[in-house]
Amino acid sequence: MATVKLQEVVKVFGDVVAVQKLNFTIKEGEFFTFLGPSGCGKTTTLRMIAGFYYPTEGKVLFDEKDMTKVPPEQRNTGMVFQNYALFPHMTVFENVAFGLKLRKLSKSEIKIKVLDALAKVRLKGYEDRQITQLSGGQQQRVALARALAIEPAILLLDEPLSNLDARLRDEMRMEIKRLQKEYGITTIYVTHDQVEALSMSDRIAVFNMGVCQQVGTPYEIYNQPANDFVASFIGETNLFPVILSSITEKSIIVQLEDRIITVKNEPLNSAEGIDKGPVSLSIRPERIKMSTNPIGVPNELEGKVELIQFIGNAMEYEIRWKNYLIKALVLNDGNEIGLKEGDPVWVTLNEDQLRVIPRITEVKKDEK
Ligand SMILES: Nc1ncnc2c1ncn2[C@@H]1O[C@H](COP(=O)(O)OP(=O)(O)OP(=O)(O)O)[C@@H](O)[C@H]1O
Repeated sequence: MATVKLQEVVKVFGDVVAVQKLNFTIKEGEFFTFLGPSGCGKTTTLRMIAGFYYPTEGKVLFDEKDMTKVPPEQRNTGMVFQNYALFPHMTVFENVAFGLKLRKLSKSEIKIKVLDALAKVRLKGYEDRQITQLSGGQQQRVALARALAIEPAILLLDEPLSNLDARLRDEMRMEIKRLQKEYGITTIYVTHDQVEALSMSDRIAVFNMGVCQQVGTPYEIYNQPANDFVASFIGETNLFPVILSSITEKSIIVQLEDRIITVKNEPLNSAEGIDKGPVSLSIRPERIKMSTNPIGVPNELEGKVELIQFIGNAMEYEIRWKNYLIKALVLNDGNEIGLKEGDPVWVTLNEDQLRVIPRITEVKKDEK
């Protein structure tokens, strides 16, 4: 087990800045995820930790030891690739034994470690199979066993589930989590799938265009997103570009179109730096309150139901208010609100459910 620290890490390829000034520490035994859209620098960062790339600037430290320019085979990391990178002409046993042979272990030691790793990923009895005789999920398990067999201090996983179908993905998600707990191994996981990131991670680093936007627990990232990119990339949210009017001890006052909206000012509800640039209001669909009649509370908007979708455990509503389509999610508890498409509806943006956050992305066309 080890800690991994990135200090002011920059990676440039020609004139592409793949990552900029990364600074974070991954704790011992932690399940840490790099999450972000395609091309944001997740894989580049993982590869710098594995040693396949060296940073252009900055340092990579394992347990405070400088590993910045140490070659991959001297790092004690195990890596699982998106395409598994198994050797197709070798058996399962030979694949898992590969790293152990390189480390010049004796035959009997290799056998013990390979069989142990295969048992851990529930592939006991598959030793003599050819890789081509395995399903996608089984191949993924072999890749995991191969990475784990060398008993690495750090396990690196690059989108390991993206080639599997939805059911297998769920199953392997649990499997990886189980193994990680069992080994207590520091694990870094790369994905663009927010559900994977939220459900598996102790902490998540959210990347966008080579910049780490936020590091936090899944709960923090979802409930206290640092800016509009994070809010919209993780889960669904309603974003309204607004003008900041004032900040008092108790409230943040913003202007949304011709309305003045009050947001409760509390540490968990307001992000830093909102007085420096453009801001947006963010509210999650499940936090929106709706009523068939005006209630006369603050932050109430009169809209019209444009679309209703039943998704089993909940109803999804799209409500038109000026140029905005507000999304609301109401859990199916057996009590119907009694709204139909085309009905007028009163939407409350409850002041303690709203967040004012820096706006770093461009405003979409159907918003203002
Ligand atoms: N070897 C390379 N040479 C030149 N540019 C590269 C190289 N590797 C990555 N890049 C560029 O660096 C940026 C970050 O790429 P990276 O692969 O790290 O993103 P990613 O977030 O892992 O994306 P994906 O999920 O699609 O793998 C991209 O603009 C990419 O085109």
